[in-house]
Amino acid sequence: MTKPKVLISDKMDPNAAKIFEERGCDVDVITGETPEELKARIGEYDGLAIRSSTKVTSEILDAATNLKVIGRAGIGVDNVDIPYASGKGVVVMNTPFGNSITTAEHAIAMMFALARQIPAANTRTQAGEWPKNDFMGVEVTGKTLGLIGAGNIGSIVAARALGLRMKVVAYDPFLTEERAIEMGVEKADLDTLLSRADFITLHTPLTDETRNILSRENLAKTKPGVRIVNCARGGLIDEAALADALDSGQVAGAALDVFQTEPAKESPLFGKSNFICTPHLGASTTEAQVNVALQVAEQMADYLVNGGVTNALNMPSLSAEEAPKLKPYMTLAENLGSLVGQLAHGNLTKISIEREGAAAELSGKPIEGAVLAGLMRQYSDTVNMVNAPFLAKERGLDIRSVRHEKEGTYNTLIRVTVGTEQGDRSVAGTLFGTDAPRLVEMFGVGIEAELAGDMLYIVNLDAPGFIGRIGTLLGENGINIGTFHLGRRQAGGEAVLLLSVDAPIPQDVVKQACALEGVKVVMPLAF
Ligand SMILES: NC(=O)C1=CN([C@@H]2O[C@H](COP(=O)(O)OP(=O)(O)OC[C@H]3O[C@@H](n4cnc5c(N)ncnc54)[C@H](O)[C@@H]3O)[C@@H](O)[C@H]2O)C=CC1
Ligand SMILES: O=C(O)CCC(=O)C(=O)O
Repeated sequence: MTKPKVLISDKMDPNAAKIFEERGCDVDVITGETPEELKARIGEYDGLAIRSSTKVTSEILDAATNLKVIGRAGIGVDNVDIPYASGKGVVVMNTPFGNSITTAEHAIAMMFALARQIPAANTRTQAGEWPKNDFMGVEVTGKTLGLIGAGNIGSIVAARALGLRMKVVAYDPFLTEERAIEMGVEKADLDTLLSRADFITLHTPLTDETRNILSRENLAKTKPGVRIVNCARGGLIDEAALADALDSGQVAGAALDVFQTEPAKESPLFGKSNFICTPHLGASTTEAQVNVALQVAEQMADYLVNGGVTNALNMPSLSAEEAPKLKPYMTLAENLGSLVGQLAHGNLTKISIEREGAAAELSGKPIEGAVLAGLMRQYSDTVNMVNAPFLAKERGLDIRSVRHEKEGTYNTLIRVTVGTEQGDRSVAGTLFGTDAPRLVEMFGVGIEAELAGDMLYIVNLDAPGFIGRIGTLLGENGINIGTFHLGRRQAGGEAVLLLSVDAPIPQDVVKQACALEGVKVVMPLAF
């Protein structure tokens, strides 16, 4: 088996490359390339490990013909076009906790730097001025910290602030009263927070709702003399409005680690005496960088080598232990999806995926993804279990997933039912032993078959002589039959025949089979 190939395209702790190699991947570390250079190179790689500098745009993704996974050594993934990556079937992962403490500490450091004007005092002291009378600071003890965003980093900042004897007021639409009590913070709406906070610190992702959350209008609602820290994302604050608020004194000080445009080479904020900044250093500690580098490499290698999925933003998680157990189910699920997709001629409105017995104990999402991948392969060559659910939803398919704990005739079973213009059509399959996928039912008829390679599906009237006739026809046309599977509703009624053949069946042979006496349906299938 060829080794998966990974590109590390941003500066990352060397442990990442080591882990990739130890886990069976080939790895190249090539940082600082232009988008054109990356575009020319990316086609070779199965994995791309990044921090925040590499922008994974739709153009890069179009050129990434082998790419299976993007790993962000960090939290924010706003530098990756996730919907486009999902559409291309590329898993996007991050490391949601590895740099949280470090970033929270940076926010606290920025708050102290603002309160005591440390950067300016340092510069002037080192210039030989000894400006003791120019730097009257403020205490943080007893002050109110307004926390916008109370997730991982926000919670750590809150805990540190409480340790500093500050009061913490938090605005986060997803923060429950119970969690606020557990954190020791007061839950508030945004206007209340703005009017009460002596310090404001932001810890939300950049979304349509949070963009410009500190707009000119909202900055005007702040308590006069507030100090603001942003170590989350540029774009959360209107930078021009903030510069004006610093000039007017409405805002006494601001500390930014992140800017609307990065790298920030110019800004209306630069040069103001009450403004301090760092070049997106929130996550830059040795500890955090080792954490995220190790974690991203482990997660990506696990996916590329074993199929394990951890911390993916566009796919459900799947542990490395569960991945091998699921593997035969994924084959079965994909084949069942492919079977109904080929038989239903594309006019599908809904699909239901049922799991019974042992299959009900497994994660449903990967099985659902595999069924949909098999189904959607009729429409797209590039479909896989990552993008199939998105493509299916785009086509308006109504998807239901059902789990039955009780065992039926089989101790494990997956049933796929699709709604077509002709009514519901259902197929079901099981595993023989622990790893041999088998079809066991087709449109209500019991039939046992392995779904593999080229096959021929025939519905005919159950009558003597038919099997001989079809065998002769295929033989006369030089088509060798590999396996032969029969099922019927009742003697003399409708019978189903599923043959595996050694080569694709030409159209004219299909026509001749259709003309045989008693034949209702003939359809070549491929798995
Ligand atoms: N400066 C740096 O180097 C670093 C920056 N970050 C950034 O910090 C931010 C926060 O990271 P985490 O705490 O790990 O994320 P998280 O996902 O754990 O927390 C984000 C919180 O924001 C809240 N939120 C979402 N929409 C909101 C809204 N409209 N108003 C108020 N709150 C809202 C969410 O409910 C959630 O609790 C992210 O943008 C991340 O990219 C993270 C690490 C390093
Ligand atoms: O990788 C970095 O230095 C930036 C970290 C960051 O912004 C994040 O993890 O969201």
